[in-house]
Amino acid sequence: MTDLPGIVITGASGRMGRMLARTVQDSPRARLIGALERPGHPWTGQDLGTAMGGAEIGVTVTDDPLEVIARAQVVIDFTAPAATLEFATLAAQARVVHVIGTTGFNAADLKKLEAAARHAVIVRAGNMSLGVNLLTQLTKRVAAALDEDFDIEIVEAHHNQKVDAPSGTALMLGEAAAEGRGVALENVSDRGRDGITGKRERGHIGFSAIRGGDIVGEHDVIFAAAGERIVLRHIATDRAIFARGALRAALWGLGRKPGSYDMIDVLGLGEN
Ligand SMILES: NC(=O)C1=CN([C@@H]2O[C@H](COP(=O)(O)OP(=O)(O)OC[C@H]3O[C@@H](n4cnc5c(N)ncnc54)[C@H](O)[C@@H]3O)[C@@H](O)[C@H]2O)C=CC1
Ligand SMILES: O=C(O)C1=N[C@H](C(=O)O)C[C@H](O)C1
Repeated sequence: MTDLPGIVITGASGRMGRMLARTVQDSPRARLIGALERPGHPWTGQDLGTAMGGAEIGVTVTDDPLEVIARAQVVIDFTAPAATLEFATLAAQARVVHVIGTTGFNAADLKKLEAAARHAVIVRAGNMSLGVNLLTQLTKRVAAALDEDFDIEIVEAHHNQKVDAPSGTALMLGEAAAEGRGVALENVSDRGRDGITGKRERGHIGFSAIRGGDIVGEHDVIFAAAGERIVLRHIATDRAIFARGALRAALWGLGRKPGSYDMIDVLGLGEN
């Protein structure tokens, strides 16, 4: 037995689930105590290490969230909105830290997560990397410095298996730009232009999504004016950056007061 915090990974067979399992296994500061998959998943009942094609690690993949969350100190969750809402309820009941990387929530989902955060620590971010969270701060500053002569457009590119658009990261960047401008994103957001859309509205923030191949995640924030253009760009080439951020959030969340936190809190990037 050890005193290291016990971490459960949800969606263990997924792109992020596998990366998270390796990251936690390699960490001297945490131990992997559980791996969760959806009911009926072929990995259920198998050792996670062997299911991933390696050596046995002594963690059996389960489809019983209640049992595994009750044994954990932290749940790291990169799955899908419906699954994450279920885990948030269980984590709140068990007073377990819930690190949420899942994207694609609607407004009603976010309200439910807020309710769960009254009972347990939730750290949620559409992107857990240091680089993107720094980019949100830069975006806010540039948007605050420029007026509406600069059109703001956010362009994101991801692999062909991604199911939500705009990406969680694009929405974070849009929120940051809107905050810098002192407006509410929901009032100025242009999404999914197609056909005779009319001219671009001054002050709006546009979103475009590219899907193809194995692109890990790329985001441009474009500030375009007459005669000049500023482009802030982040390119992810390895999902390890998200997993490292998630593990950092997990350790940071231990012993905190219940509430909703994000990676700006974890990384200490907020303005004083
Ligand atoms: N915040 C961040 O830094 C990042 C967020 N993401 C987000 O994480 C999520 C997952 O991304 P990927 O790993 O690429 O997807 P994926 O499709 O490869 O993996 C999702 C996994 O969740 C599992 N799952 C679904 N419902 C479940 C349930 N009820 N119980 C247990 N497991 C369940 C699936 O079987 C699958 O194995 C997406 O929303 C994505 O946008 C991805 C990368 C970074
Ligand atoms: O689905 C992904 O892959 C990613 N999702 C996150 C998002 O929606 O922004 C983060 C990253 O870009 C990879």
